[in-house]
Amino acid sequence: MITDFSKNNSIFNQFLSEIRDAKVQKDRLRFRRNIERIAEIMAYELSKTLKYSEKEITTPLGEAMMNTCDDEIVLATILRAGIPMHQGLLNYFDKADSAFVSAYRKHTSKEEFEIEVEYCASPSLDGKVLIISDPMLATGNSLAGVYQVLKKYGTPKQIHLVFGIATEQGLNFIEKKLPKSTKIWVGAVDVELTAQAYIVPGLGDAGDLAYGEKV
Ligand SMILES: O=P(O)(O)OC[C@H]1O[C@H](OP(=O)(O)OP(=O)(O)O)[C@H](O)[C@@H]1O
Ligand SMILES: O=c1cc[nH]c(=O)[nH]1
Ligand SMILES: [Mg+2]
Repeated sequence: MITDFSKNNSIFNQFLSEIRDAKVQKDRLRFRRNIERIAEIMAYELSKTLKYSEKEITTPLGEAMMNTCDDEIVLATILRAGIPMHQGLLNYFDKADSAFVSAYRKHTSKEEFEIEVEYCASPSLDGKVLIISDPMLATGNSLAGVYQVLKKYGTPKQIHLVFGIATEQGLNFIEKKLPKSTKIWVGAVDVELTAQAYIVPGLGDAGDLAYGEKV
């Protein structure tokens, strides 16, 4: 199941436009905060798919019956660019555990690279709802590499993937690598990749825009 937020008119598209906009995205604070806002809206929509049960809540004046979430959530993200997206999800799923995985493109030439996963800190994933976020899904290689590592930490009850911008190619690739029940939430789906595997029109390099160019 893929939910594409760009298909509906809402304030979400304003935030997505701003991270794409070559002028607005230069404001690093706004860029990171817009990614957070995108993730917050996605968290809210995703929360409608979780398990809820009725609980008695004691107010200063009486008892209120409220449906609250029973799922245990793990928010996993891919360093570096995933950090603002992770924070946006954590702003809503504030009781969630977190998993951090590093993945970067190790270039063997200008156009060829391999994905290096060097670091992973994760809680057990057994029986949990695992939400993996990344602002960009280009080829899908980083996400696939990260999932291979996370699999060692247990079997989640349900997996959600949350992306700001994805490509058709990346989505087709990861759908073959993850369980069929995986739910995908995406801000927009772009059609092209450059020879260096950058998304067109995309937004550029999300990690560099959020944290500065790396050498
Ligand atoms: O689908 P792929 O082709 O694997 O590309 C997507 C990856 O590229 C970006 O990270 P990047 O490698 O630029 O690292 P960074 O976060 O340190 O900038 C992005 O955040 C994804 O993790
Ligand atoms: O377009 C892209 C592709 C990968 N990573 C990015 O940050 N941007
Ligand atoms: Mg980058």
